[in-house]
Amino acid sequence: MPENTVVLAADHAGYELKNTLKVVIEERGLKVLDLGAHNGDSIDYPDMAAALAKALADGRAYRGVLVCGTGIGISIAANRHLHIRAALCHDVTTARLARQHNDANVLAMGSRVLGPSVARDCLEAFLDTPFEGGRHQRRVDKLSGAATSPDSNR
Ligand SMILES: O=C(CO)[C@H](O)[C@H](O)COP(=O)(O)O
Repeated sequence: MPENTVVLAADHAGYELKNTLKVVIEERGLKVLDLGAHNGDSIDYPDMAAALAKALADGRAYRGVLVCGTGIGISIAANRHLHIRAALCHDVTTARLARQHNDANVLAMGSRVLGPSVARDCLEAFLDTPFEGGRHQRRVDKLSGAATSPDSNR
């Protein structure tokens, strides 16, 4: 898996913010796989989330960023794929905890609810923060059905 590539996808509402975030990622020396939108024409966020999920499943990137108007629809759509843990974040704290506790592999944000500078801060926290593991690993495993014992609850 290319540990240096981040995949981006957005609908029309997220197009501009996605382009802003693309520059931030490139400034950090990482590569970007930009799946679009490539302009402001209206497109459907489930299609963009599915394309991003496929790119991660194919190993073409190690993390993803999704943007729609609120971040809600595109995160719901992404989380229908079992290998995706998409976190809808509105601030640095949620972005940091999404990595520390949830091992989120996708950051979702809403261009109509977040300013570009907060979105940039969220992205940097998402890229910089490691997963803590430990008790959180057991919980993350349960998300994908990897640990199903009713007793494995501590
Ligand atoms: O936020 C979104 C989904 O959660 C979409 O970006 C939003 O619904 C698009 O709306 P419109 O077609 O009116 O631009």
